[in-house]
Amino acid sequence: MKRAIRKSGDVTALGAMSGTSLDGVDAAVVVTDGHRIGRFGQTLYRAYSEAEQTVLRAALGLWTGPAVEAAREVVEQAHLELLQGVGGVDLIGFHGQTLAHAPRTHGTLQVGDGAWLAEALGRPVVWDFRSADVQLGGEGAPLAPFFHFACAHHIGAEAPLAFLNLGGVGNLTYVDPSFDRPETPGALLAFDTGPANAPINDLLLTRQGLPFDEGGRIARQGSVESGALERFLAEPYFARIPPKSLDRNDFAEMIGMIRDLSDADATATLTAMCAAGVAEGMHHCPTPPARVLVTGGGRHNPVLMQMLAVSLDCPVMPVEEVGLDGDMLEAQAFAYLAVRVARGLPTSCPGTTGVRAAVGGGTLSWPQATGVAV
Ligand SMILES: Nc1ncnc2c1ncn2[C@@H]1O[C@H](COP(=O)(O)OP(=O)(O)OP(=O)(O)O)[C@@H](O)[C@H]1O
Ligand SMILES: CC(=O)N[C@H]1[C@@H]2OC[C@@H](O2)[C@@H](O)[C@@H]1O[C@H](C)C(=O)O
Repeated sequence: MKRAIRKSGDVTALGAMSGTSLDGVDAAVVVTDGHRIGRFGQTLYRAYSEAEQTVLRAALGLWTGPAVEAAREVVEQAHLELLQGVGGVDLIGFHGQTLAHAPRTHGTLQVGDGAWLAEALGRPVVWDFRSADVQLGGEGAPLAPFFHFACAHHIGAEAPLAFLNLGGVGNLTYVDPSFDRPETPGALLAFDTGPANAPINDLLLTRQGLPFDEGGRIARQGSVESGALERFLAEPYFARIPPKSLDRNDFAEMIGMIRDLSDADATATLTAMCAAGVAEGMHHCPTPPARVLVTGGGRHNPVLMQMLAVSLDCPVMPVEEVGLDGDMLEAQAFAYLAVRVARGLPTSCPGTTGVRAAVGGGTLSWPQATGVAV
């Protein structure tokens, strides 16, 4: 039984991502040699039930204990359910669910167990993508930037551009496509911009039992409370030189400032905070990017997109405008990164996570029982 990933040529990988907005698991296939994107394949989605989301929320910010174990089980079962019927895949990239992220002190925690998933699916699984980077002094996040670099080449970009992911947390990648390798100094600069959808979701869940502000309907009816916005922007995080990353609930106390506002004003203010965090982040780019390509659920919010268009000095558009899939970009990123890990290529570098030197994060686990040759 052969237990090795082919050293050259294309690999068909499936990436699975359970993001900080806690809505569900995205999965997507990418055919790649670990450098360029060959083609994109099928995509899948499995929503978490309300009960499952409650279990996940209860474990946020925790590192061990029964709540973490319960969350791990939810994540593993959801992935198994989603992926067990999928065929024709050589390798799986399993991000898991981030429960806690404090790279400078405790580390970073993503549950499920990839060795278990490899066994359950009978396929090799790359997982635990962030630990090696943290151990080498990095932030462990964001990790999508190496994939953004490949996307920039895939779409034929010539001028520097930025990818902006608006999930639960926001993250931005500045890419200079004139470089051939993502780890070359100057090719990439990446960082988390601030809270994105998570505070909006949390507010509306508590106040109205809604999962999110669909179409920006509630924000549109409110006004931004400028005092709260100013105090938010005075947070030292925004002036800090990147790379830098955030935990999902890092700004929870700050965001408490909107506690006394109406639902509409609070939602408008949180939406403006997300856009303002991005605008602050743009000042850190080495040169002004020619365009900002937006991915993640936030691009479906026209109020947020309008705020970005007003506050950034360059065109802002969803990644669909260049033929990419903004609902699946992160899942695709972990398919791509899985192949890089399997081939011993780096997945982060000083410009993306602040790690001391370029590093290939991730553990490759093979199923003991079946073993699949690829
Ligand atoms: N139609 C819509 N209108 C407004 N907001 C939306 C819409 N669709 C999605 N969103 C927002 O986007 C969120 C989902 O975004 P996404 O799937 O990119 O997050 P994630 O991958 O979980 O997060 P992260 O990138 O932080 O890991 C939803 O929870 C919601 O807040
Ligand atoms: C620790 C962690 O899971 N961080 C996530 C989170 O969600 C968005 C932002 O914060 C980003 O840093 C990262 O996710 C994406 C997939 C990344 O690593 O690129």
